[in-house]
Amino acid sequence: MNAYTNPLRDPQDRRLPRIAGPCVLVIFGVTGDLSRKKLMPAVYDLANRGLLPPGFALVGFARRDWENQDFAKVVHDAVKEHARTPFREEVWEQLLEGIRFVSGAFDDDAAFERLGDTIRELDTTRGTGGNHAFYLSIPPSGFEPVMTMLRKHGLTEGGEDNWNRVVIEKPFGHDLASARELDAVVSSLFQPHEVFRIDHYLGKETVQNMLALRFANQMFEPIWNNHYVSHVEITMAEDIGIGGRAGYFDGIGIARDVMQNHLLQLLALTAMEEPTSFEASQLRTEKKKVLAAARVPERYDLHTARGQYAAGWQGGKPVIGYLQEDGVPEGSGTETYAAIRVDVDNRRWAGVPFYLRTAKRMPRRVTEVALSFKRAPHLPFTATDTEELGTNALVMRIQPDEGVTLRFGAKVPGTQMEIREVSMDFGYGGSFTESSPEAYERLILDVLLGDPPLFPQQEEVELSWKILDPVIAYWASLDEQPEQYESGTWGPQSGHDMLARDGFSWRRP
Ligand SMILES: NC(=O)C1=CN([C@@H]2O[C@H](COP(=O)(O)OP(=O)(O)OC[C@H]3O[C@@H](n4cnc5c(N)ncnc54)[C@H](OP(=O)(O)O)[C@@H]3O)[C@@H](O)[C@H]2O)C=CC1
Ligand SMILES: O=C1O[C@H](COP(=O)(O)O)[C@@H](O)[C@H](O)[C@H]1O
Repeated sequence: MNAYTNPLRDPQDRRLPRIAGPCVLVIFGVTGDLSRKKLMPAVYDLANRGLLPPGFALVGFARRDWENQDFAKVVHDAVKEHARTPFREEVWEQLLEGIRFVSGAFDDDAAFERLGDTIRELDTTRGTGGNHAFYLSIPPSGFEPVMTMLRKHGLTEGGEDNWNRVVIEKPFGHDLASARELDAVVSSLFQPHEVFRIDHYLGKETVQNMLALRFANQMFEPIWNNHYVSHVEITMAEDIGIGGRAGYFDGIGIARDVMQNHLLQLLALTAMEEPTSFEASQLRTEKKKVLAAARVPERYDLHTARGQYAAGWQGGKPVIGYLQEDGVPEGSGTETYAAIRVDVDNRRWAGVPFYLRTAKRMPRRVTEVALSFKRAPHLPFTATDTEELGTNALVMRIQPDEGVTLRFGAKVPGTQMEIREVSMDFGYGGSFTESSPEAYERLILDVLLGDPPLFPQQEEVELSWKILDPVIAYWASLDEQPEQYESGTWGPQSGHDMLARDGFSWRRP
Protein backbone atom coordinates (compact mmCIF):
# COMPACT_ATOMS: atom_id res chain seq x y z
CA MET A 1 0.00 0.00 0.00
CA ASN A 2 1.27 3.49 -0.83
CA ALA A 3 1.88 5.39 2.40
CA TYR A 4 -0.45 8.06 1.14
CA THR A 5 -3.33 5.68 0.50
CA ASN A 6 -6.00 6.97 2.73
CA PRO A 7 -7.32 4.57 5.37
CA LEU A 8 -9.38 7.39 6.88
CA ARG A 9 -11.50 7.80 3.80
CA ASP A 10 -15.10 6.62 3.96
CA PRO A 11 -15.36 3.73 1.42
CA GLN A 12 -18.98 4.75 0.75
CA ASP A 13 -17.87 8.20 -0.38
CA ARG A 14 -17.98 8.15 -4.18
CA ARG A 15 -16.82 11.71 -4.71
CA LEU A 16 -13.35 12.10 -6.14
CA PRO A 17 -10.93 13.21 -3.42
CA ARG A 18 -9.39 16.62 -3.99
CA ILE A 19 -5.69 15.73 -4.04
CA ALA A 20 -2.94 18.33 -4.44
CA GLY A 21 -0.34 17.92 -7.17
CA PRO A 22 3.43 17.77 -6.52
CA CYS A 23 4.69 21.02 -4.98
CA VAL A 24 6.89 22.67 -2.37
CA LEU A 25 5.28 24.40 0.61
CA VAL A 26 7.61 26.93 2.23
CA ILE A 27 6.56 28.12 5.67
CA PHE A 28 8.12 31.33 6.97
CA GLY A 29 7.89 31.70 10.75
CA VAL A 30 8.09 27.98 11.22
CA THR A 31 9.19 28.23 14.86
CA GLY A 32 6.13 30.30 15.73
CA ASP A 33 2.98 29.47 17.65
CA LEU A 34 0.70 29.12 14.62
CA SER A 35 3.08 26.95 12.69
CA ARG A 36 3.69 24.56 15.58
CA LYS A 37 0.10 24.22 16.72
CA LYS A 38 -1.74 24.36 13.42
CA LEU A 39 0.24 24.42 10.18
CA MET A 40 2.68 21.53 10.62
CA PRO A 41 0.01 19.24 12.12
CA ALA A 42 -2.35 20.20 9.26
CA VAL A 43 0.28 19.21 6.69
CA TYR A 44 0.67 15.84 8.37
CA ASP A 45 -3.10 15.33 8.58
CA LEU A 46 -3.46 16.10 4.88
CA ALA A 47 -0.75 13.55 4.12
CA ASN A 48 -2.42 11.03 6.39
CA ARG A 49 -5.77 11.53 4.71
CA GLY A 50 -4.08 10.80 1.37
CA LEU A 51 -4.52 14.33 0.05
CA LEU A 52 -0.85 15.16 -0.58
CA PRO A 53 1.11 13.50 -3.37
CA PRO A 54 4.33 11.55 -2.71
CA GLY A 55 6.27 14.41 -4.38
CA PHE A 56 5.18 16.91 -1.72
CA ALA A 57 7.99 18.83 0.08
CA LEU A 58 7.95 21.07 3.16
CA VAL A 59 10.57 23.77 3.76
CA GLY A 60 10.81 25.67 7.04
CA PHE A 61 12.40 29.12 7.24
CA ALA A 62 13.30 30.86 10.53
CA ARG A 63 16.25 32.34 12.38
CA ARG A 64 17.27 29.25 14.38
CA ASP A 65 20.58 27.66 13.52
CA TRP A 66 19.02 24.29 12.69
CA GLU A 67 19.86 21.45 10.35
CA ASN A 68 17.17 19.60 8.42
CA GLN A 69 17.00 16.89 11.06
CA ASP A 70 16.49 19.43 13.89
CA PHE A 71 13.56 20.89 12.03
CA ALA A 72 12.23 17.42 11.24
CA LYS A 73 12.20 16.68 14.97
CA VAL A 74 10.23 19.87 15.63
CA VAL A 75 7.70 18.89 12.96
CA HIS A 76 7.51 15.39 14.42
CA ASP A 77 6.85 16.71 17.94
CA ALA A 78 4.27 19.21 16.72
CA VAL A 79 2.49 16.47 14.79
CA LYS A 80 2.50 14.08 17.74
CA GLU A 81 1.09 16.78 20.00
CA HIS A 82 -1.41 18.53 17.76
CA ALA A 83 -2.36 16.40 14.74
CA ARG A 84 -5.97 15.27 14.51
CA THR A 85 -5.35 11.95 12.79
CA PRO A 86 -3.47 8.96 14.22
CA PHE A 87 0.30 8.87 13.81
CA ARG A 88 1.38 6.43 11.10
CA GLU A 89 5.05 5.72 10.72
CA GLU A 90 4.87 5.12 6.96
CA VAL A 91 3.20 8.49 6.29
CA TRP A 92 5.76 10.22 8.47
CA GLU A 93 8.68 8.49 6.68
CA GLN A 94 7.39 9.66 3.33
CA LEU A 95 6.91 13.25 4.55
CA LEU A 96 10.37 13.21 6.11
CA GLU A 97 12.03 12.66 2.74
CA GLY A 98 10.80 16.08 1.60
CA ILE A 99 11.50 18.07 4.79
CA ARG A 100 14.17 20.82 4.64
CA PHE A 101 15.13 23.79 6.80
CA VAL A 102 16.68 27.11 5.80
CA SER A 103 18.06 29.32 8.53
CA GLY A 104 17.90 33.07 8.08
CA ALA A 105 16.28 36.42 8.78
CA PHE A 106 13.91 38.33 6.52
CA ASP A 107 16.63 40.73 5.33
CA ASP A 108 19.30 38.10 4.74
CA ASP A 109 20.08 37.84 1.00
CA ALA A 110 22.33 34.84 1.50
CA ALA A 111 19.51 32.98 3.26
CA PHE A 112 17.14 33.61 0.36
CA GLU A 113 19.82 32.34 -2.03
CA ARG A 114 20.02 29.17 0.08
CA LEU A 115 16.24 28.96 0.00
CA GLY A 116 16.38 29.15 -3.80
CA ASP A 117 18.97 26.34 -3.93
CA THR A 118 16.86 24.22 -1.61
CA ILE A 119 13.71 24.70 -3.66
CA ARG A 120 15.52 23.91 -6.91
CA GLU A 121 16.96 20.76 -5.36
CA LEU A 122 13.44 19.70 -4.33
CA ASP A 123 12.00 20.56 -7.73
CA THR A 124 14.41 18.02 -9.15
CA THR A 125 14.47 15.31 -6.52
CA ARG A 126 10.76 15.40 -5.67
CA GLY A 127 9.50 16.22 -9.15
CA THR A 128 7.51 19.21 -7.89
CA GLY A 129 7.29 20.74 -11.36
CA GLY A 130 8.27 24.22 -10.15
CA ASN A 131 5.06 24.60 -8.13
CA HIS A 132 5.66 26.57 -4.92
CA ALA A 133 3.47 27.98 -2.14
CA PHE A 134 5.01 30.51 0.27
CA TYR A 135 3.15 30.69 3.57
CA LEU A 136 3.89 33.86 5.57
CA SER A 137 3.16 32.74 9.12
CA ILE A 138 5.03 35.73 10.49
CA PRO A 139 4.33 39.04 12.22
CA PRO A 140 2.59 41.48 9.84
CA SER A 141 5.73 43.67 9.78
CA GLY A 142 7.48 40.82 7.93
CA PHE A 143 5.00 40.49 5.03
CA GLU A 144 6.48 43.20 2.82
CA PRO A 145 10.20 42.37 3.32
CA VAL A 146 9.67 38.67 2.70
CA MET A 147 7.63 39.16 -0.45
CA THR A 148 10.20 41.63 -1.76
CA MET A 149 13.03 39.19 -1.09
CA LEU A 150 11.15 36.36 -2.81
CA ARG A 151 10.81 38.49 -5.91
CA LYS A 152 14.37 39.83 -5.72
CA HIS A 153 15.77 36.31 -5.61
CA GLY A 154 13.63 35.11 -8.49
CA LEU A 155 11.68 32.64 -6.36
CA THR A 156 8.22 33.49 -7.60
CA GLU A 157 8.51 33.28 -11.34
CA GLY A 158 5.59 31.26 -12.60
CA GLY A 159 5.43 29.89 -16.12
CA GLU A 160 2.77 28.32 -18.30
CA ASP A 161 3.15 24.97 -16.61
CA ASN A 162 3.90 25.81 -13.03
CA TRP A 163 2.57 28.08 -10.29
CA ASN A 164 3.82 30.23 -7.40
CA ARG A 165 1.42 31.33 -4.68
CA VAL A 166 1.80 33.45 -1.59
CA VAL A 167 -0.30 32.92 1.53
CA ILE A 168 -0.67 35.90 3.83
CA GLU A 169 -1.88 35.56 7.40
CA LYS A 170 -4.25 38.04 8.96
CA PRO A 171 -4.45 40.83 9.96
CA PHE A 172 -3.85 42.29 6.52
CA GLY A 173 -2.59 45.75 7.54
CA HIS A 174 -3.48 47.47 10.81
CA ASP A 175 -5.96 49.94 9.28
CA LEU A 176 -7.38 50.90 5.91
CA ALA A 177 -4.38 52.96 4.83
CA SER A 178 -1.80 50.31 5.73
CA ALA A 179 -3.92 47.56 4.13
CA ARG A 180 -3.91 49.56 0.92
CA GLU A 181 -0.16 50.14 1.14
CA LEU A 182 0.44 46.45 1.70
CA ASP A 183 -1.82 45.58 -1.19
CA ALA A 184 0.13 47.92 -3.46
CA VAL A 185 3.26 45.94 -2.61
CA VAL A 186 1.52 42.59 -3.02
CA SER A 187 0.02 43.61 -6.37
CA SER A 188 3.35 44.84 -7.69
CA LEU A 189 4.88 41.44 -6.97
CA PHE A 190 2.06 38.94 -7.54
CA GLN A 191 -0.96 38.47 -9.79
CA PRO A 192 -4.30 38.51 -7.92
CA HIS A 193 -4.83 34.77 -8.48
CA GLU A 194 -1.46 34.06 -6.83
CA VAL A 195 -2.41 35.73 -3.53
CA PHE A 196 -4.26 33.85 -0.79
CA ARG A 197 -5.26 35.97 2.23
CA ILE A 198 -6.00 33.62 5.09
CA ASP A 199 -8.87 34.00 7.49
CA HIS A 200 -8.86 30.61 9.14
CA TYR A 201 -12.45 30.98 10.35
CA LEU A 202 -13.58 30.48 6.75
CA GLY A 203 -11.84 27.10 6.79
CA LYS A 204 -13.92 25.87 9.73
CA GLU A 205 -16.53 23.24 8.91
CA THR A 206 -19.12 24.94 11.07
CA VAL A 207 -18.58 28.26 9.31
CA GLN A 208 -19.07 26.63 5.92
CA ASN A 209 -22.13 24.95 7.38
CA MET A 210 -23.69 28.39 7.84
CA LEU A 211 -24.03 28.47 4.06
CA ALA A 212 -25.48 24.96 3.98
CA LEU A 213 -27.94 25.76 6.74
CA ARG A 214 -29.13 28.93 5.06
CA PHE A 215 -29.11 27.97 1.41
CA ALA A 216 -29.65 24.19 1.28
CA ASN A 217 -32.85 24.41 3.32
CA GLN A 218 -36.17 26.04 2.67
CA MET A 219 -37.32 26.66 6.22
CA PHE A 220 -34.81 29.20 7.54
CA GLU A 221 -34.59 31.76 4.76
CA PRO A 222 -38.20 33.06 5.05
CA ILE A 223 -37.56 34.11 8.67
CA TRP A 224 -34.00 35.33 8.09
CA ASN A 225 -34.80 39.05 8.05
CA ASN A 226 -36.02 42.03 10.04
CA HIS A 227 -39.64 40.86 10.06
CA TYR A 228 -38.70 38.04 12.41
CA VAL A 229 -35.22 38.61 13.80
CA SER A 230 -34.88 41.10 16.65
CA HIS A 231 -31.08 41.07 16.94
CA VAL A 232 -28.01 38.96 16.22
CA GLU A 233 -25.13 38.21 18.58
CA ILE A 234 -21.77 37.04 17.31
CA THR A 235 -19.46 35.94 20.10
CA MET A 236 -15.88 34.75 19.92
CA ALA A 237 -14.73 34.17 23.50
CA GLU A 238 -11.43 32.64 24.55
CA ASP A 239 -10.51 31.48 28.02
CA ILE A 240 -6.78 31.85 27.36
CA GLY A 241 -4.79 35.04 27.84
CA ILE A 242 -2.18 36.23 25.36
CA GLY A 243 0.32 33.58 26.45
CA GLY A 244 3.77 34.38 25.07
CA ARG A 245 2.41 36.54 22.22
CA ALA A 246 2.81 40.02 23.74
CA GLY A 247 5.23 40.98 20.96
CA TYR A 248 2.49 40.50 18.41
CA PHE A 249 -0.62 41.35 20.40
CA ASP A 250 0.32 44.46 22.33
CA GLY A 251 -0.45 47.55 20.30
CA ILE A 252 -2.59 45.47 17.91
CA GLY A 253 -5.39 44.58 20.31
CA ILE A 254 -8.25 42.18 19.93
CA ALA A 255 -10.36 44.31 17.60
CA ARG A 256 -7.68 44.29 14.91
CA ASP A 257 -6.61 40.74 15.75
CA VAL A 258 -9.95 39.01 15.26
CA MET A 259 -12.88 41.42 14.93
CA GLN A 260 -11.69 42.99 11.68
CA ASN A 261 -11.44 39.56 10.11
CA HIS A 262 -13.08 36.55 11.79
CA LEU A 263 -16.09 38.32 13.33
CA LEU A 264 -16.88 40.53 10.36
CA GLN A 265 -16.61 37.51 8.06
CA LEU A 266 -19.12 35.70 10.30
CA LEU A 267 -21.37 38.73 10.06
CA ALA A 268 -21.05 38.75 6.28
CA LEU A 269 -21.98 35.07 6.02
CA THR A 270 -24.96 35.58 8.34
CA ALA A 271 -26.34 38.65 6.60
CA MET A 272 -25.49 38.15 2.93
CA GLU A 273 -27.92 37.30 0.17
CA GLU A 274 -27.82 33.92 -1.54
CA PRO A 275 -24.94 33.76 -4.01
CA THR A 276 -25.79 32.47 -7.49
CA SER A 277 -23.16 29.76 -6.95
CA PHE A 278 -20.33 29.01 -4.56
CA GLU A 279 -17.72 30.19 -7.00
CA ALA A 280 -15.27 32.59 -5.41
CA SER A 281 -16.46 35.61 -7.35
CA GLN A 282 -20.14 35.06 -6.51
CA LEU A 283 -19.51 34.45 -2.84
CA ARG A 284 -17.25 37.48 -2.55
CA THR A 285 -19.75 39.70 -4.35
CA GLU A 286 -22.43 38.92 -1.78
CA LYS A 287 -20.08 39.33 1.18
CA LYS A 288 -18.84 42.64 -0.14
CA LYS A 289 -22.40 43.96 -0.51
CA VAL A 290 -23.07 43.28 3.16
CA LEU A 291 -19.79 44.73 4.37
CA ALA A 292 -20.41 47.84 2.27
CA ALA A 293 -23.81 48.26 3.95
CA ALA A 294 -22.48 47.69 7.48
CA ARG A 295 -21.48 50.45 9.89
CA VAL A 296 -21.13 51.05 13.59
CA PRO A 297 -23.70 53.69 14.53
CA GLU A 298 -22.13 56.97 15.58
CA ARG A 299 -22.03 57.70 19.29
CA TYR A 300 -19.27 55.17 19.74
CA ASP A 301 -19.52 55.87 23.46
CA LEU A 302 -22.91 54.12 23.40
CA HIS A 303 -22.42 51.45 20.75
CA THR A 304 -18.94 50.13 21.48
CA ALA A 305 -17.09 48.86 24.53
CA ARG A 306 -13.54 47.80 25.24
CA GLY A 307 -11.76 46.28 28.19
CA GLN A 308 -8.57 44.70 29.45
CA TYR A 309 -8.36 41.60 31.61
CA ALA A 310 -7.24 41.98 35.17
CA ALA A 311 -6.09 39.18 37.46
CA GLY A 312 -8.76 36.65 38.32
CA TRP A 313 -9.61 32.96 38.30
CA GLN A 314 -9.69 30.55 35.41
CA GLY A 315 -10.61 26.89 35.82
CA GLY A 316 -10.19 27.16 39.57
CA LYS A 317 -6.68 28.62 39.31
CA PRO A 318 -5.50 32.19 39.83
CA VAL A 319 -4.32 33.96 36.66
CA ILE A 320 -2.44 37.20 36.16
CA GLY A 321 -3.81 40.30 34.47
CA TYR A 322 -2.83 41.56 31.00
CA LEU A 323 -0.47 44.19 32.40
CA GLN A 324 1.46 41.52 34.29
CA GLU A 325 1.95 39.30 31.20
CA ASP A 326 5.53 38.84 30.00
CA GLY A 327 6.52 41.48 27.47
CA VAL A 328 3.54 43.81 27.97
CA PRO A 329 4.77 47.39 28.51
CA GLU A 330 3.81 49.13 31.72
CA GLY A 331 0.45 50.88 31.47
CA SER A 332 -0.34 49.39 28.05
CA GLY A 333 -3.71 50.56 26.72
CA THR A 334 -4.23 47.55 24.43
CA GLU A 335 -7.74 46.12 24.61
CA THR A 336 -8.35 42.41 25.19
CA TYR A 337 -12.16 42.77 25.06
CA ALA A 338 -14.04 44.50 22.28
CA ALA A 339 -17.74 44.78 21.58
CA ILE A 340 -19.45 46.76 18.86
CA ARG A 341 -22.92 47.17 17.46
CA VAL A 342 -23.13 46.96 13.69
CA ASP A 343 -26.15 48.05 11.67
CA VAL A 344 -26.61 46.68 8.18
CA ASP A 345 -28.35 49.28 6.08
CA ASN A 346 -30.35 47.27 3.61
CA ARG A 347 -33.95 46.15 3.21
CA ARG A 348 -33.39 42.75 4.83
CA TRP A 349 -31.66 43.98 7.97
CA ALA A 350 -32.71 47.60 8.61
CA GLY A 351 -33.53 47.90 12.31
CA VAL A 352 -31.76 44.67 13.38
CA PRO A 353 -28.64 45.34 15.42
CA PHE A 354 -25.75 42.89 15.07
CA TYR A 355 -23.71 42.77 18.27
CA LEU A 356 -20.15 41.51 17.95
CA ARG A 357 -17.99 40.72 20.96
CA THR A 358 -14.67 39.03 21.44
CA ALA A 359 -12.31 38.70 24.36
CA LYS A 360 -9.50 36.84 26.02
CA ARG A 361 -9.85 35.38 29.51
CA MET A 362 -13.59 34.85 29.43
CA PRO A 363 -15.12 31.99 31.43
CA ARG A 364 -14.93 29.58 28.50
CA ARG A 365 -13.87 29.19 24.89
CA VAL A 366 -16.88 29.52 22.68
CA THR A 367 -17.71 30.95 19.26
CA GLU A 368 -21.31 31.20 18.15
CA VAL A 369 -23.72 33.18 16.00
CA ALA A 370 -27.14 33.57 17.62
CA LEU A 371 -30.22 34.97 15.90
CA SER A 372 -32.85 36.02 18.42
CA PHE A 373 -36.39 36.30 17.17
CA LYS A 374 -39.12 38.75 17.98
CA ARG A 375 -41.96 37.77 20.28
CA ALA A 376 -45.07 36.33 18.61
CA PRO A 377 -47.39 39.28 17.87
CA HIS A 378 -50.12 37.78 20.01
CA LEU A 379 -49.89 35.20 22.80
CA PRO A 380 -53.23 33.51 23.61
CA PHE A 381 -51.95 32.56 27.05
CA THR A 382 -52.01 34.22 30.43
CA ALA A 383 -48.92 36.07 31.55
CA THR A 384 -48.25 33.34 34.13
CA ASP A 385 -48.42 30.63 31.45
CA THR A 386 -45.57 32.20 29.57
CA GLU A 387 -43.40 33.33 32.46
CA GLU A 388 -40.69 30.85 31.46
CA LEU A 389 -40.93 31.45 27.73
CA GLY A 390 -37.71 33.06 26.60
CA THR A 391 -36.83 34.42 23.21
CA ASN A 392 -36.87 32.05 20.24
CA ALA A 393 -33.34 31.69 19.00
CA LEU A 394 -31.30 29.88 16.40
CA VAL A 395 -27.71 29.40 17.51
CA MET A 396 -24.99 28.31 15.12
CA ARG A 397 -22.38 26.79 17.42
CA ILE A 398 -19.09 27.32 15.62
CA GLN A 399 -16.89 25.83 18.36
CA PRO A 400 -16.03 23.95 20.46
CA ASP A 401 -19.37 22.12 20.81
CA GLU A 402 -20.06 22.18 17.07
CA GLY A 403 -23.67 22.17 15.97
CA VAL A 404 -26.89 24.13 15.82
CA THR A 405 -29.44 24.81 18.56
CA LEU A 406 -33.01 25.91 18.14
CA ARG A 407 -34.64 27.40 21.22
CA PHE A 408 -38.40 27.67 21.47
CA GLY A 409 -41.28 27.37 23.91
CA ALA A 410 -42.99 24.04 24.65
CA LYS A 411 -45.82 22.99 26.94
CA VAL A 412 -44.63 21.64 30.25
CA PRO A 413 -46.26 18.20 30.76
CA GLY A 414 -49.17 18.42 33.21
CA THR A 415 -52.69 19.60 33.56
CA GLN A 416 -51.85 23.30 33.29
CA MET A 417 -50.95 25.28 30.18
CA GLU A 418 -47.46 26.28 31.12
CA ILE A 419 -44.85 27.18 28.51
CA ARG A 420 -41.16 26.68 29.09
CA GLU A 421 -38.16 27.27 26.92
CA VAL A 422 -36.59 24.11 25.44
CA SER A 423 -33.77 23.37 23.01
CA MET A 424 -33.50 21.18 19.95
CA ASP A 425 -29.92 20.30 19.16
CA PHE A 426 -27.93 19.13 16.20
CA GLY A 427 -24.40 18.10 17.17
CA TYR A 428 -21.73 17.03 14.72
CA GLY A 429 -20.60 14.10 16.87
CA GLY A 430 -24.08 12.57 17.02
CA SER A 431 -24.95 13.11 13.36
CA PHE A 432 -21.81 12.44 11.39
CA THR A 433 -19.27 9.66 11.50
CA GLU A 434 -16.88 11.78 9.40
CA SER A 435 -14.46 13.86 11.45
CA SER A 436 -14.10 17.59 10.73
CA PRO A 437 -10.76 18.56 9.25
CA GLU A 438 -8.96 21.35 11.08
CA ALA A 439 -9.54 24.71 9.34
CA TYR A 440 -5.90 24.98 8.29
CA GLU A 441 -6.03 21.57 6.66
CA ARG A 442 -8.80 22.70 4.38
CA LEU A 443 -7.16 26.04 3.65
CA ILE A 444 -3.68 24.67 2.93
CA LEU A 445 -5.21 22.11 0.60
CA ASP A 446 -7.17 24.86 -1.17
CA VAL A 447 -3.97 26.87 -1.61
CA LEU A 448 -2.18 23.88 -3.12
CA LEU A 449 -5.15 23.26 -5.40
CA GLY A 450 -5.47 26.96 -6.27
CA ASP A 451 -9.08 27.01 -5.10
CA PRO A 452 -9.97 30.56 -3.95
CA PRO A 453 -13.57 30.75 -2.55
CA LEU A 454 -12.55 30.55 1.09
CA PHE A 455 -10.01 33.38 0.89
CA PRO A 456 -11.12 36.99 1.43
CA GLN A 457 -10.25 39.45 -1.28
CA GLN A 458 -8.62 42.85 -0.83
CA GLU A 459 -11.93 44.67 -1.18
CA GLU A 460 -13.43 42.71 1.73
CA VAL A 461 -10.37 43.49 3.81
CA GLU A 462 -10.69 47.20 3.04
CA LEU A 463 -14.44 47.28 3.74
CA SER A 464 -13.79 45.63 7.10
CA TRP A 465 -11.18 48.22 8.04
CA LYS A 466 -13.63 50.96 7.02
CA ILE A 467 -16.10 49.60 9.57
CA LEU A 468 -13.56 49.32 12.36
CA ASP A 469 -11.15 52.22 11.81
CA PRO A 470 -13.42 54.94 13.22
CA VAL A 471 -14.05 52.87 16.34
CA ILE A 472 -10.36 52.24 16.97
CA ALA A 473 -9.64 55.93 16.35
CA TYR A 474 -12.33 56.84 18.85
CA TRP A 475 -10.87 54.51 21.48
CA ALA A 476 -7.40 55.94 20.83
CA SER A 477 -8.75 59.47 21.31
CA LEU A 478 -9.94 58.62 24.83
CA ASP A 479 -7.17 59.45 27.16
CA GLU A 480 -7.91 56.55 29.48
CA GLN A 481 -7.15 52.91 30.11
CA PRO A 482 -9.61 50.30 28.80
CA GLU A 483 -12.01 49.25 31.54
CA GLN A 484 -10.57 46.40 33.57
CA TYR A 485 -12.54 43.15 33.85
CA GLU A 486 -11.74 40.27 36.11
CA SER A 487 -10.31 37.25 34.27
CA GLY A 488 -12.87 34.46 34.08
CA THR A 489 -15.86 36.81 33.78
CA TRP A 490 -17.96 37.87 30.79
CA GLY A 491 -16.23 41.20 30.33
CA PRO A 492 -16.50 44.79 31.52
CA GLN A 493 -19.69 46.49 32.68
CA SER A 494 -19.62 48.84 29.67
CA GLY A 495 -20.08 45.78 27.41
CA HIS A 496 -23.23 44.78 29.29
CA ASP A 497 -24.50 48.37 29.37
CA MET A 498 -24.11 48.62 25.62
CA LEU A 499 -26.79 45.95 25.08
CA ALA A 500 -28.93 46.94 28.03
CA ARG A 501 -29.43 50.39 26.48
CA ASP A 502 -31.05 48.66 23.49
CA GLY A 503 -33.20 46.46 25.74
CA PHE A 504 -31.15 43.27 25.33
CA SER A 505 -28.58 41.30 27.27
CA TRP A 506 -25.70 39.11 26.07
CA ARG A 507 -26.34 35.40 25.91
CA ARG A 508 -24.39 33.27 28.37
CA PRO A 509 -23.31 30.55 25.92
N1 LIG B 1 -0.94 32.06 16.80
C1 LIG B 1 -2.19 32.00 16.41
O1 LIG B 1 -3.05 31.39 17.05
C2 LIG B 1 -2.60 32.69 15.15
C3 LIG B 1 -1.73 33.49 14.44
N2 LIG B 1 -2.13 34.07 13.27
C4 LIG B 1 -1.20 34.90 12.49
O2 LIG B 1 -0.06 34.13 12.14
C5 LIG B 1 1.09 34.94 12.08
C6 LIG B 1 2.16 34.33 12.98
O3 LIG B 1 1.66 34.30 14.29
P1 LIG B 1 2.38 33.48 15.46
O4 LIG B 1 2.84 32.15 14.97
O5 LIG B 1 1.47 33.53 16.61
O6 LIG B 1 3.66 34.38 15.74
P2 LIG B 1 4.97 34.02 16.58
O7 LIG B 1 5.45 35.29 17.15
O8 LIG B 1 4.73 32.88 17.49
O9 LIG B 1 5.99 33.51 15.45
C7 LIG B 1 6.59 34.41 14.57
C8 LIG B 1 7.56 33.67 13.67
O10 LIG B 1 8.17 34.60 12.78
C9 LIG B 1 9.57 34.43 12.83
N3 LIG B 1 10.25 35.72 12.67
C10 LIG B 1 9.93 36.89 13.27
N4 LIG B 1 10.77 37.86 12.84
C11 LIG B 1 11.62 37.26 11.98
C12 LIG B 1 12.71 37.72 11.19
N5 LIG B 1 13.10 39.01 11.21
N6 LIG B 1 13.35 36.85 10.39
C13 LIG B 1 12.98 35.54 10.34
N7 LIG B 1 11.94 35.03 11.06
C14 LIG B 1 11.29 35.89 11.87
C15 LIG B 1 9.87 33.86 14.19
O11 LIG B 1 11.08 33.16 14.08
P3 LIG B 1 12.18 33.12 15.25
O12 LIG B 1 11.95 31.83 15.94
O13 LIG B 1 13.45 33.15 14.51
O14 LIG B 1 11.92 34.32 16.13
C16 LIG B 1 8.67 32.94 14.38
O15 LIG B 1 8.90 31.72 13.72
C17 LIG B 1 0.64 36.35 12.50
O16 LIG B 1 0.41 37.10 11.34
C18 LIG B 1 -0.67 36.10 13.25
O17 LIG B 1 -1.57 37.17 13.13
C19 LIG B 1 -3.39 33.86 12.77
C20 LIG B 1 -4.29 33.07 13.43
C21 LIG B 1 -3.99 32.44 14.69
O1 LIG C 1 -6.70 34.57 14.72
C1 LIG C 1 -6.61 34.27 15.88
O2 LIG C 1 -7.35 33.25 16.34
C2 LIG C 1 -7.00 32.57 17.53
C3 LIG C 1 -8.20 31.73 17.91
O3 LIG C 1 -8.50 30.81 16.88
P1 LIG C 1 -9.53 29.63 17.15
O4 LIG C 1 -9.63 28.93 15.85
O5 LIG C 1 -8.96 28.79 18.25
O6 LIG C 1 -10.81 30.27 17.58
C4 LIG C 1 -6.65 33.58 18.61
O7 LIG C 1 -6.22 32.90 19.78
C5 LIG C 1 -5.52 34.46 18.10
O8 LIG C 1 -5.28 35.49 19.05
C6 LIG C 1 -5.88 35.13 16.82
O9 LIG C 1 -4.72 35.72 16.24
